[in-house]
Formats: sequence, C-alpha cells, structure tokens
Amino acid sequence: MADIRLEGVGHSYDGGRTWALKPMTWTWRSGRAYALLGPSGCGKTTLLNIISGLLTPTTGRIWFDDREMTAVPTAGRDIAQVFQFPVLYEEMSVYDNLAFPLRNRKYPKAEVDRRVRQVSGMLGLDDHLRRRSRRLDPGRQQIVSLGRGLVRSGVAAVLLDEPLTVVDPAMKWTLRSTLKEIHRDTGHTFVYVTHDQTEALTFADEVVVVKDGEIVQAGEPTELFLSPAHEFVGHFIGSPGMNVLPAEVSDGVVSVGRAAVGRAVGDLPPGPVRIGIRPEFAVLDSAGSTPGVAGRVTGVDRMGSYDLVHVLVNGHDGPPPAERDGQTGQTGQTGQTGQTRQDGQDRQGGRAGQGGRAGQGGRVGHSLVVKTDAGTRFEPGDAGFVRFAADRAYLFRDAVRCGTVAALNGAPGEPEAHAPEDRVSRSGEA
Ligand SMILES: Nc1ncnc2c1ncn2[C@@H]1O[C@H](COP(=O)(O)OP(=O)(O)OP(=O)(O)O)[C@@H](O)[C@H]1O
Repeated sequence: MADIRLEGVGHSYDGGRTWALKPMTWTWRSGRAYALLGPSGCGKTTLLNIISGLLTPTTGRIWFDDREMTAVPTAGRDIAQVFQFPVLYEEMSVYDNLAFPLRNRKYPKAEVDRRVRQVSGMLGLDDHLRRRSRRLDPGRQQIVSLGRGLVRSGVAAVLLDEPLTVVDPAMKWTLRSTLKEIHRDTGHTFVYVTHDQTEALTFADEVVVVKDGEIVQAGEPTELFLSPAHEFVGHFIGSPGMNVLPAEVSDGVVSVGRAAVGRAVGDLPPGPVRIGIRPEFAVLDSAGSTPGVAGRVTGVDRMGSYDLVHVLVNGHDGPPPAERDGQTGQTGQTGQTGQTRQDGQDRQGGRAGQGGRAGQGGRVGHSLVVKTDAGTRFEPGDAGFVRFAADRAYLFRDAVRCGTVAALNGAPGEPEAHAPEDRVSRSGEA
C-alpha cells in the first residue's frame, strides 16, 4: 500500500483543445476510503484509468510513495479495478473466476482456497461457487467481478467504478455495508466512483467532488454538507440541495433585494454575491421584519417524516408577489406524497432553488425551499417570512465561497433569537 500522488496530472482526448481532466495535484492517502462523486462526464473514469495505468495522462506525473509510476503499465502497478459492468470469464466457475487473480500471481494453492472462500462468504456467493458464471444473472455476475477485485492482498489500491449499477436495489444496501467492512478489514485504499450522493456519503471517509474535470471540494460528508466551498457542492450534496439567491454586500451588510438578511463575514469587497442556504437552515414564519425575506408559499411537499415548503421570495421586486398582484395562491393537488403546490411552480428537478428566477402568472421572484418538521400548517398562498440560521448561510462569487452570513448584531429578529411558528427540521442541524 502506498500514498498515490498525482502531480499536475491532466488529460485531454483531443490533443489539448479541451481537458476531460484539468491538470491537478492531489494525494490519495494510503488506507482511506474515498468516494469520487460527480455528474456524468465530469472526468471520474478518466481519473481512475489514469491511476490504474489504463490511460497515460497528457500531462503530469504519478507517484506511489516515492516511486514514479507514470510510465509503469497496469500490470506493474498492483491495482485492483472493478468496472461498472461484469468483467469475468463466463465459461469458468465462480470459484475459478475468484481464484484467477491469485493463481495468476502464483499464490500457494491453500492460500488461494482460503482467500476465495473468505471473499465468497463476505459477498454471499457460497452457494454459487461451482456454477458457471454465465448462468448467473447480471447482478450476481457483477458481485463476482467485485470479488475478483477484492480477493488479492497487498494491492496499492482498489478502484471501483460505479460497481453497483447493475445490482438489484435491495442488494445495494447490503453490499455497500459489506464493502465498508471489507475496507475496514483489509485497510486497502478504496476509491469508489459514483454519481449517487447516498452511495458516496455512506461509503466514504472522504468524499472528493468533481465538476468539469476538476476537484471542487474534498472532505468528510458532514463537512461537505455543513460547509460547501462551491455552489455545486451545495446543489449536489443534500436532498434537496442548497437554495441560492442573488444578494448584495454593502457596508458589511448582506441584503436580498431591499431586505437585510445578516452581516457579511469574510474579506469581502462590496458588490453582488450569491447567497446559499440549505433548506434545513432556513426558518419560516408567517411574518417578520429584517433580517429575513418576505415571500409567498407556493407549494408544500409532505414527505412523511418532514415537509418541504416552497416559498417565492421577491427581495428584488418589492412587495410579495401575491400582494402586488392582488392574488392569493391556488392549491393544486399533485397526489402521491400528499404534495400541494401551485400550478407553474418549478421545482427544478427535485433540487432546491438554484438561483433561478421563478415566474408565476407574470409574477417574478426567487424560489426557496424550507425544510420543516412534518405537519407544517403552511399552505400555498400563505405569506411566509424566511430567516437564515446564523453562520449557516454562505456567500459565493463566481460559484466559489467567499464568506458567511452572521447574525446582525443586536438586531431584532436575529434567527437564533426567534421562536418561529414553524421550526426548521432538526435532522440536518449540526
Ligand atoms: N475515449 C474517449 N475519447 C474521447 N472523449 C472521451 C473518451 N472517454 C471520455 N471522454 C470524454 O471525457 C469526458 C470525461 O469522461 P469520463 O468518462 O471520464 O467522465 P465520467 O465522470 O466518468 O462520466 P460517467 O459517469 O458518465 O462515466 C467526457 O466529456 C467524455 O465524453
């Protein structure tokens, strides 16, 4: 096992016109469990293939501790790699498939048998050991591929590229905890590629978030949730993701439209910023005065153990939209989870407001989601006043975090001083 260090490593598939992986310096520390998380096409597989030697980077050098490996082929790197789809010898038995990587490296027969049976036991393959692999369903075949990747001892790292994609959802939970146990038992470095935040957060000691070929933040799951360093991390982690609103810093005060929402902390020149607040840290009252933003409830998703209240705030556009138009909201039932929402409300694919302007029948504002305990009394059309929990709202410029919003000193209505009628859900609090 070794620390795997990428030094200025980048890759272009088109002779340098675009970078699938922008040159980066990064160390995978020996023995840690990493999740590499990002949307489709952000460069995760490219990064994995560079580590394993399947791909030679366009630029940069790779080190395993103090040994340079840039020109060393895959076979010389002692890396185990598991792909998204089964890679095995279909005509061989499950036993022989699991034994193959060991026999290939001349492990003694007794050791081969011991390790095959150990891995088979952990992955629930004992009853299938004598079966030909092609007789298994694709999910089970993938578990055999996983076993082939995990069977060796002393590998430099185990790289898993979305290994549970073809596995039955019911099995996924079990396998995920099995993988965690295997990581604990073997102490190998694991790099687990996924675009699924639940998979990443439940598996990893450290989550590395990639966007457009670069690492935008790496940290423990809680750190990424509580302290996103990039707007993308706020959107991608959390369910729903972070709300983002345009705001302004002036004389150290952060305002959304004309409403002051807090004090800017950070070395921030005045000017436009974007403010990010997770649904868990926004607090909804029926009325209030600054610090906070006035708006109108446009929908309620009743999720069972909590509710999501959608609020159209109009900090940039004067009074709340319904008042301006002399309208109150109309309720539309969307069924299933007991949601109520007004027609036309864009939930942005299940994510919280991402800075987009939400239009409703000619009214324009910004959509926010507030997570509350189950059974909120808010209904579409109600007036809603949203305050931001102190030190849990963040400021961004060019999508990168540049500050935090603190309570306005001594101001009436500071978030933590209030007893809101509809409290923020406790689930996401620090
Ligand atoms: N062999 C290739 N030739 C040309 N372009 C490629 C090749 N492989 C990947 N790319 C491009 O490089 C970028 C990164 O791809 P990569 O497969 O590394 O992303 P990913 O995050 O693993 O995506 P996914 O989750 O869909 O597998 C994408 O724009 C992709 O289209």
